[in-house]
Amino acid sequence: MVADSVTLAQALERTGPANASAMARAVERQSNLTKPPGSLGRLEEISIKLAGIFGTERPAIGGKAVIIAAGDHGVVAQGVTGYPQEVTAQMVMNFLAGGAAISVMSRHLGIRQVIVDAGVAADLPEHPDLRSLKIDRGTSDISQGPAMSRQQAEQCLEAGINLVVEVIESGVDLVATGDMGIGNTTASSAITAAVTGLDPEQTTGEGTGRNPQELQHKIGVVRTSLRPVVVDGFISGAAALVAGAVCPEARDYMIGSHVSAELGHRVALAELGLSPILDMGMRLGEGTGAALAMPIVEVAAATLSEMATFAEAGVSDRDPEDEPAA
Ligand SMILES: Cc1cc2ncn([C@H]3O[C@H](COP(=O)(O)O)[C@@H](O)[C@H]3O)c2cc1C
Ligand SMILES: O=C(O)c1cccnc1
Repeated sequence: MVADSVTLAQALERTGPANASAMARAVERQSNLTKPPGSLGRLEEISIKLAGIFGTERPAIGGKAVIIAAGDHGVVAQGVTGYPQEVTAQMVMNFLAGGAAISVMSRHLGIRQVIVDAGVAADLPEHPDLRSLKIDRGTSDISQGPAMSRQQAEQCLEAGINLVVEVIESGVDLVATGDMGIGNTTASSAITAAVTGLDPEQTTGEGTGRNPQELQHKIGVVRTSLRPVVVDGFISGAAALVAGAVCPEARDYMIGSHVSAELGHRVALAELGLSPILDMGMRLGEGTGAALAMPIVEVAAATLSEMATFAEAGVSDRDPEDEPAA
């Protein structure tokens, strides 16, 4: 670990709630901008959240990045997914070559791709866009025992936090979380059930599986997995649940980009109190929903920061005397 990296305990201690006075100033500023109140709909709500995150009523979003964590899961031995494990490493190569869905979106939307080896079970080449968390090559099978030790889990969180800090310090204001890992939806279903207390029936969807029998089998594997204490997987919604459970203030800094067609995602968003921006019927992962929502988030900040007020533009505001009776 490098000298100025943060420990998990330090990161938890330093994470405070969003800035309430900046949010109050943003509400006030919104009411003076040249538009009828509320006419920018959810852009206004998002802009106020951003004011709280950035600590100013004029937030500006410059650099954007998607961090795609790739890793493998021992539980794929149970036949819970439609594709072979080697697809994880092959897709990492596809990200690096620019051919994956997230690569195309990132290119068109001005988003930097950062790919992270968070435990891929294969050799990966050196590449400037590929970082390694230097952890084990894949987890153990959660349906047979703990997927990883507590120490390994903490090490992953700490390495992940330090990587995000490094990306932000390189000039990035908005980070999309992405994932790649065959078996990810099984681990995420188990985490979502564990954190929310819901039955696996309500948190387990098809993933890349193809038929109802496969889904029933997968629900059974998730149910079995919940017996040992399990920490596994980084697929975004479930990872956010873990972050929210470890550090409740972290929720203030999350924006729900889209609702996936995958069953457990709605449950995870509800638990986090996040209302998704988009509902596009997507169920891919890789950070694709987050990348697609980024321009909307950027525009929310820009309208709050850059629109003229009624006074600045010389546009007549409505007469406060004309307010309708409550
Ligand atoms: C070619 C391919 C590209 C992908 N990109 C994202 N995923 C998505 O599917 C995987 C999770 O589904 P399951 O839990 O059913 O294995 C993850 O890698 C996720 O990112 C992909 C899956 C495949 C096959
Ligand atoms: O919504 C997701 O993130 C998702 C859904 C299915 C497979 N992989 C990811």
